[in-house]
Amino acid sequence: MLLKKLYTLVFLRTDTAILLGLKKRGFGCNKWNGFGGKIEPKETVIEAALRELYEECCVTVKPENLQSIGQLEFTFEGDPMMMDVRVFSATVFEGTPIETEEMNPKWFPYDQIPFKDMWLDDALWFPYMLKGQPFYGKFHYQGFDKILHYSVEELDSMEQFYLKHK
Ligand SMILES: CNc1ncnc2c1ncn2[C@@H]1O[C@H](COP(=O)(O)OP(=O)(O)OP(=O)(O)O)[C@@H](O)[C@H]1O
Repeated sequence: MLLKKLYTLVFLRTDTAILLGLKKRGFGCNKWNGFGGKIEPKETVIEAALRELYEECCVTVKPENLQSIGQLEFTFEGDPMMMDVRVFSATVFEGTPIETEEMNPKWFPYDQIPFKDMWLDDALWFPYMLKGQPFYGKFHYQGFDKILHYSVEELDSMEQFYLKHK
């Protein structure tokens, strides 16, 4: 049986750049990524996404300014746990990103995204996110540096997707 754990992943964007954070500890340490983490009991996905964003770079976003843009599923050879990652983006936010115990934030112009220092899967689904195209990606890893197989599907809308995948 496949067990599943929910995670959030939030990207702040401007017209010219995307905010990434260099993870300083734990899973994905030393990789650039969006801001997010595990959803705590009794929290909604949106609450978790906003809490993690604030904890990791001290920026606040109003729930209505968080756009659901993708769904990612990660499995790892030999591990029964599936990571179910809800991806969001926001262009309206308050505060200036600052370094925290978990993340060191930095704005990257869209043509300078540091894919070689990110999860391998990122390069495969970022293009959808960057053009605002809702997507559903599945990736099966062997270890953390090799993708054995994957798929990325374009969706009409995240709302419709979640209605069908309750
Ligand atoms: C395998 N390919 C992947 N590609 C892109 N992003 C990935 C990812 N795998 C995990 N992620 C993201 O990495 C964060 C981990 O969060 P993680 O540190 O485990 O959670 P949390 O902050 O709750 O941890 P603490 O227990 O407080 O340290 C979380 O945003 C999650 O969506």
